[in-house]
Amino acid sequence: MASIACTWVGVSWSRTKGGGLHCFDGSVDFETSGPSRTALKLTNFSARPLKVFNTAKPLEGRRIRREAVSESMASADLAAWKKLQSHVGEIEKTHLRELMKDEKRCQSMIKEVDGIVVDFSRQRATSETVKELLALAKEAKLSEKIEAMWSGEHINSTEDRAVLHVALRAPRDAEILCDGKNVVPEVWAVLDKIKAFSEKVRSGEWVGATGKPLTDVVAIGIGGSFLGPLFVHSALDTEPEAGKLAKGRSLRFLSNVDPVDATIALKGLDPETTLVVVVSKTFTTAETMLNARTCRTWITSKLGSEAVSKHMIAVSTNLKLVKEFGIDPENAFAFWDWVGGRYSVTSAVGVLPLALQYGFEKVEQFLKGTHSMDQHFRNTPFEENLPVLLGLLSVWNVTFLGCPARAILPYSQALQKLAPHIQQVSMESNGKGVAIDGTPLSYQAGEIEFGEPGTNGQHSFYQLIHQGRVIPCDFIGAVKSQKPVYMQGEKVSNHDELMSNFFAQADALAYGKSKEDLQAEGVKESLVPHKVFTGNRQSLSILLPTLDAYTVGQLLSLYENRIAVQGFVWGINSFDQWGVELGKSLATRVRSQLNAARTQNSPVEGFNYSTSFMLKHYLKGKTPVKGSESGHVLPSEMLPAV
Ligand SMILES: O=P(O)(O)OC[C@H]1O[C@H](O)[C@H](O)[C@@H](O)[C@@H]1O
Repeated sequence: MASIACTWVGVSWSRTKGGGLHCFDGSVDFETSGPSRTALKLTNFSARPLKVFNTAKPLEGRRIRREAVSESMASADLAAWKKLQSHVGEIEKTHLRELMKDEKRCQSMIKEVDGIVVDFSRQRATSETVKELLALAKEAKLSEKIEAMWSGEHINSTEDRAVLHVALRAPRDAEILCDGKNVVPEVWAVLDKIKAFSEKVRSGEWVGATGKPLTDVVAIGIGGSFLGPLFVHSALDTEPEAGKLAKGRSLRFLSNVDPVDATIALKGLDPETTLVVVVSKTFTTAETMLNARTCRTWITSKLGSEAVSKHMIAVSTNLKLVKEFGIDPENAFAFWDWVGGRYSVTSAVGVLPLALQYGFEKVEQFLKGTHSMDQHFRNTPFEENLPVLLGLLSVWNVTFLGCPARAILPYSQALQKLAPHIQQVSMESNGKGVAIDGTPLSYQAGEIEFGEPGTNGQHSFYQLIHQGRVIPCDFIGAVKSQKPVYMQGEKVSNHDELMSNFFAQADALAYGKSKEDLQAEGVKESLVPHKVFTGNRQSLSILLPTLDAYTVGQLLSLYENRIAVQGFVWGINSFDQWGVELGKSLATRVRSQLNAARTQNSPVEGFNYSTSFMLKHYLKGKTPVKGSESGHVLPSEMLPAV
């Protein structure tokens, strides 16, 4: 008998006379030992989908945790895990040069899904490895966990929340249940509102306080309320069709609480033609709220407080705080607690600023791309399932082959913000030290994500990747450039030049260069060790047909779902982020100290020696606290021209 915490699965049930619960479709049959709504004890529970009909008193959408999911064994105890551990020895005996000779193997490791080609033949894996990884997926109950996510169960157990960002991009007629309610209609109600609002702004129907159209948008937000939208904006900014749609408009982001960032974001803008979007899931994030107040001051100092309703709008799950801030609730765009911050770019968080810049239809293509990959993820057998295969291979690299990092290397300048975005998605999701039941992990989960577009990275950190540490690389390229350039007399087009590196780097890492090769080339003996490339360094290549809104969506979903797969197999909760809290609460103490020291000359106290020393040193430097006549201190660049 297992103790069951709470997950809404959207079923009806009835209490049997004996005080337990009974379901009636014949496929599942369970009873509870108590009538409590929040702590039920279930027996004889099957993992099959629940379809429970109530004959007595309907209790729509009450909470039940799927025992089959919550009771999964610690991953390291699984037989497949142990088999993979012993399989490492086999792989270590084999150089990638050898593996790459087996064309049948390579062929089986190249997959095409909806126009995207993924080649993982340069992973340090044989078909046996893949088979064992798939066995691990089965034993780790990966498909049950994926299904639990899609069925709106509260798989984010430490926050008692469902994880349903996939519902944000589902078509209008889809049905995705959360706590017994289909959430798709509310998703589309917000999307429709965004469409209508963005069209009004773009057409000039919605004007600012002085009657001018709002051509510039500043989106304030941080973390998940910033990185995803910035990534998609950077990817579309140079796309020809999106470029035309954005003509005459600008979209900027303000994230850092450093006033320098606000200065940069507002530089050259006029409040009369600027719309500020405050994006915050909680509407309490200190950085975002201070930046929002700064921008409000920037607007009201020129246009008066009445202007806020025309020039400031919000995206949040906390509509009460939005109203208290002074933003008209009519101009607030909601999302829900079942959308994690780092998974929120397909909610109003990303859709609103992007629709203002590119028009709603363009953003809809992006949503369609994510949905296409989501569907592939949910419905495709694991042997052919890209997020599953890539997720499993990452687990293999991190946990079994001991590679702590992954490099994300897009051979596309338009994907310059992919790595920073995935860095948050992955490191905040999987950077955990305990399993979902709270027990410490006996293995490493999570990975260090970093990256830069090629070819820039080649002239920076690739040295370490080629001859230093082993870092599995994701190479990402596109068949067609957003900006084709070919100049007469040049050997290849500029895009071909770029992509020559994309193809070459993967083989350079896999094959390396041996001592014998160097000797045959006549390299001076003393230099040979320095010039040897060991090779045997794994990578995978993702080739997109082109880089547009749809493929950017596919790529995003590929990474999001791959990262979820990793977390599911590691047996962790990929959807909470308690690790960011401690620093925040300590900053609150420091903030109070700084305020007391600046305003009442209070001495620094209550900190350790080192922090006290540094604080005192910092406080010696004078920062203005007295405002101007208006009571505000804004650097001159941030003062709007009057
Ligand atoms: O959207 P907000 O509530 O302002 O949160 C912004 C960000 O801050 C937090 O510290 C979390 O670590 C992020 O996951 C989140 O995206």
